[in-house]
Amino acid sequence: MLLRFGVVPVVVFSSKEAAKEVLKTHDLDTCTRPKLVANGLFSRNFKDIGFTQYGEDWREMKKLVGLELFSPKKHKSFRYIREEEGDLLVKKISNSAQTQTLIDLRKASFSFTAGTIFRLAFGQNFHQCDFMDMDRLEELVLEAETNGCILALTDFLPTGLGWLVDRISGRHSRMNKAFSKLTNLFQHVIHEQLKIGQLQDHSNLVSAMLDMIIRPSKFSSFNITSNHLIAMILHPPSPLLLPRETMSDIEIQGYHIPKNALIRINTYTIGRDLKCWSNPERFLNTSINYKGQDYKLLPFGAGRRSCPGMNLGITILELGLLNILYFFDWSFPNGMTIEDIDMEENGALNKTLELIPTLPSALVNKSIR
Ligand code: HEM
Repeated sequence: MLLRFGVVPVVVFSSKEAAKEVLKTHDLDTCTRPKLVANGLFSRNFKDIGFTQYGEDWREMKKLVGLELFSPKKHKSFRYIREEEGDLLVKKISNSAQTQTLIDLRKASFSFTAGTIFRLAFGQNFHQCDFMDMDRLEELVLEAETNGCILALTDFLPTGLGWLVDRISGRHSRMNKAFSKLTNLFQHVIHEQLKIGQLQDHSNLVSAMLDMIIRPSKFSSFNITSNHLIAMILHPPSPLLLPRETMSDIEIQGYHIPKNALIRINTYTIGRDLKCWSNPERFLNTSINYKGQDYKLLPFGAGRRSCPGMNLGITILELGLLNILYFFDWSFPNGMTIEDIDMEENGALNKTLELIPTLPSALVNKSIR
């Protein structure tokens, strides 16, 4: 589908064949990111690996995260962090189970995921931070996520008109505020790292990066099955992959796509296409590759700009699900039925699911951990 947003051609691909042509055949022609206003604000002028343009800087960052965050060795060495955060999640739910009170599963999962990633990336235990609590962090992330999805008119009306409307409507200032709150948090974290002098052990990404900046020459009975994972990653918070931009004129599915066009891959629609799936909502007992080799299911994207955090993401998901499903039975609060659950997806991480946990009788008399 070709759309025209102001002066920018935007092409949305919603078939497996087109996705394969973009992400495989023309990966190199389409693997840069457009310079959108929201992404620039969020990434301090496109310094982030996810939003930077394709080129030497991106390659260096990809090498760095591959080495310091996502290598099999690091993955193994971070195991204790994942386990400690998992223990914390189980303890929190156990407390609710004992008193038979509601637990907000969205908040519990956010706390587990954010706590794990915060420690991996920043080397600090978020639960012990005195400058912010988990509810506030969640608010900041949601605010940044919401503003990150906003298309600014400046992106599509470069004559100055878009710039003016973005300022008069308050859109620019809202985006700025949301991202500067996150920036303050990151600055605080960096400051803490410098204060405690935790630079040389490379036990987290920030210390490794700071070390590079300071000494640049040195850097040269229950079984979670793939069905559970697929069910989770089938419902990504965003129905589209991150935007790409064509770096040359290309042809996809017989259509001419000009250089500098904005490309969106609609993985949500492809993942439910009845031409590819007989029953897209149920993947039981199907063995599909969700790691970017099968273009009908692309939760992590594919090609050069695919998700480098895929293995970590899968491990966190697996551990979170395992802790929630193995240790507890779940029931609705009084008067609530399955029909009362709002299953509509709205492209954000802001849906609440409150349930009552119970320890299965086999576990009641055992101390869990
Ligand atoms: C289940 C969890 C996750 C899912 C479903 C997911 C999904 C995605 C998707 C769809 C993309 C865009 C791919 C594209 O545009 O082709 C992406 C990019 C990215 N993801 Fe993930 N992700 C997950 C976990 C993580 C984690 C844990 C990290 C890091 C801690 C991470 C870091 C990144 C980065 C840095 C990029 C940008 C890559 C680039 O532009 O070169 N992701 N992810």
